[in-house]
Amino acid sequence: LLKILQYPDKRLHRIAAPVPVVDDEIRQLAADMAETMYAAPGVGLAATQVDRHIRLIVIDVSEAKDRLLVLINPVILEKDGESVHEEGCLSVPGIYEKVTRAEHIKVRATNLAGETVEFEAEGLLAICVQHEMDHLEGKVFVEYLSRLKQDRIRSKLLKQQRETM
Ligand SMILES: O=C(O)C[C@@H](Cc1ccccc1)[C@H](O)SCc1ccccc1
Ligand SMILES: [Zn+2]
Repeated sequence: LLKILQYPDKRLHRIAAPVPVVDDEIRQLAADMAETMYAAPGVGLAATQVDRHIRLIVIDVSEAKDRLLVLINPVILEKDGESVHEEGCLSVPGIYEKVTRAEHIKVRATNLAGETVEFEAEGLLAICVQHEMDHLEGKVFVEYLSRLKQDRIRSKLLKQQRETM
């Protein structure tokens, strides 16, 4: 399993670079990220969170955990509507806060076979894609909260991290 960076680690704020070619190394990283995501458990994981700063995310919002999506160099083509959803993050354990995001999105990405795929999403899948793509831009969902809340979250997690040293 890969180690997931914990907020407020500055490496979470690095901007991920495009993936130039889908090769065996990318396929291995995607497999390792999927295993790490399922074990967490989570419904999404961005390469940034495992300290690999490339534009690769894995997502599985299915009940049966049998619908793995691997998105390489994802781009949101269209956004519409607004929806508020309580979010968590594997890099910010124990924190759940409401975040407003687009309700419906259209996404283009490259898959592990190197093919370009386009799909539309809403509900949890749309939220997850937006949450993961923020990670690739070095953005963590707590940054949508007030300065006061961010400071409280930061000190709470730093205290927890000191205690587990
Ligand atoms: O990027 C991550 O850290 C994984 C996130 C993805 C996510 C956040 C908010 C809303 C949807 C997806 C989560 O920690 S995965 C944990 C989880 C599990 C079920 C429902 C929501 C979040
Ligand atoms: Zn996250």
